[in-house]
Amino acid sequence: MKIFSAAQIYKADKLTIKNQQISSEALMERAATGLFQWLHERLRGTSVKIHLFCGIGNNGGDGIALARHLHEHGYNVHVHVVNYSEKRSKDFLINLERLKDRKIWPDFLSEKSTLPKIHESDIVIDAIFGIGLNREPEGWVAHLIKHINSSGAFTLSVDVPSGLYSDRVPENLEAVVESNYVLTIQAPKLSFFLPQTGIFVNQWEIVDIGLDPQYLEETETDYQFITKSDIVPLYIPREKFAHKGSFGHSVIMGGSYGKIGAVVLSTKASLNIGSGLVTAYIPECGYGVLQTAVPEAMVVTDDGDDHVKKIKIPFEPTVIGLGMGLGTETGTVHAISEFLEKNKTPLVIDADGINILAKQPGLLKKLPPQTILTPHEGELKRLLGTWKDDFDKLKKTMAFSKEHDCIVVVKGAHTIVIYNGKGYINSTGNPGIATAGSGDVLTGTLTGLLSQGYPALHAAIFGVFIHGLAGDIEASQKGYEAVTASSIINNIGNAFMALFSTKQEEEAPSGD
Ligand SMILES: NC(=O)C1=CN([C@@H]2O[C@H](COP(=O)(O)OP(=O)(O)OC[C@H]3O[C@@H](n4cnc5c(N)ncnc54)[C@H](OP(=O)(O)O)[C@@H]3O)[C@@H](O)[C@H]2O)[C@H](O)CC1
Ligand SMILES: [K+]
Repeated sequence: MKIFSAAQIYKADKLTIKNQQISSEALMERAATGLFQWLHERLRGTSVKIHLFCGIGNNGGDGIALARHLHEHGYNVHVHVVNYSEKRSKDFLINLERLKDRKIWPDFLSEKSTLPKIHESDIVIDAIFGIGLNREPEGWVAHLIKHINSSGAFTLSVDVPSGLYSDRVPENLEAVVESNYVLTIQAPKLSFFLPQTGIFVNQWEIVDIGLDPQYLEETETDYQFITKSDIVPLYIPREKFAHKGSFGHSVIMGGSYGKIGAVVLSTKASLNIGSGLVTAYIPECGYGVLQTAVPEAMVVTDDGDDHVKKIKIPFEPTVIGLGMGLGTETGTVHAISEFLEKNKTPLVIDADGINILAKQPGLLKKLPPQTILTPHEGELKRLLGTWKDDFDKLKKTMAFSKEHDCIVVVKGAHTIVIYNGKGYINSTGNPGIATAGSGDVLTGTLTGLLSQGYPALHAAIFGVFIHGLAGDIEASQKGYEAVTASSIINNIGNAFMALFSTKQEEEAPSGD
């Protein structure tokens, strides 16, 4: 699902009006009808008090038109026009007149107004600002927004929570509506998915207003929200006459005394996702553990007893997943540097593998093209230095990925795969998968997909999705707290099944 910028949405707007030969006001009516239907299905005529806070632009126009529909169906509406500017939009004014024709008289809020009382059991429709927000709201508007937030009333935002930009962090985080639900017009906005701004969007859903399909289809976006329908086509079906050699040979390289479990988890994940053969490359101390914990895997031990110190792989692997539990002992750093200098095998690098790259940035030049790096926040900082905010972080990661031709998997509530100037935002996963060893499972998963011949970018996007989905399946049965890295591995098969299950609910264009 594409994530369009505000500029692209405005362009789609214009083209739709031209190509479908409709007025902008008719387009607003589509939005209002969609919003109304959503609400009416849920409220079913209840007498609850509905406060509509409407700005003076087209977001406000959507709200005013919605108020008319609600009123026509007998709802108890209270319309407050937030009069933050004299520049009222044409379609706002058309809809304001229609409202007045029906004898609905909004109150006009300005700097001097007393704020309307909002009871906890009321409903608030927030249509103050949409994607046209271009500066910090004035003090009194910020005050009104705080008043809405502290009311405790269920708050439904039209298009975006008012005060939230689609592509940058607001100057004043207290002047943003904390939405319970956002009905977003046509496509989700980038700010919904980043931690600093996504906190204002509890749940969202799309209202489809039928913008020009050709434009939406042909326009490239910097970001995409990856859902099941994007993932299924990436799947490589297994041939009837395939054998284990068809699915490659993964090496999982890592481990040190006390951290052999990390390699166990990666190795198991690589096997579970379908790697043909898996060899764990570990220091001597982990030999017994690996052979016992993962009988399906082979083991090659390093010369080092407690940590890796001299890498010799006695065969040509398809792919190497490297870094889990590796440690950063001087001998290990030296061994990895020496190895990377010569290595040509595709790589997935995690944890201490990334820390070693950060210590010796010269090694970045030695990585094979499209190496996948899977840093968590701290590791990413070590690689990139600091960033100003979430948007700056993405920009810097994109530049880094371009410079070194690597795929960066930025782990988070919505993990984002960055490559070639584009970001692929994952839709699966939950707070439960933020657990010890979860990253090791992800690295093993990506390694196992590369081993089977998935192109590197597909492996990253597909693997992140499956990993999150496996965690979602586990959480749906056990709750967030009980999700462990091992339970994610055990659900990889279920995640595949869910991907192709026809019993699954049809994918709804929404998220939380
Ligand atoms: N295709 C679609 O997606 C459709 C979307 N619709 C809805 O329209 C809004 C966008 O409407 P727009 O009128 O462009 O913008 P806003 O309503 O968000 O804002 C109105 C104007 O407010 C001014 N502004 C911006 N920031 C501030 C501020 N901090 N304080 C005061 N005023 C501010 C700005 O004008 P200026 O000239 O003063 O800069 C804005 O233009 C979209 O979100 C949807 O809800 C359509 O209904 C259907 C098609
Ligand atoms: K809004």
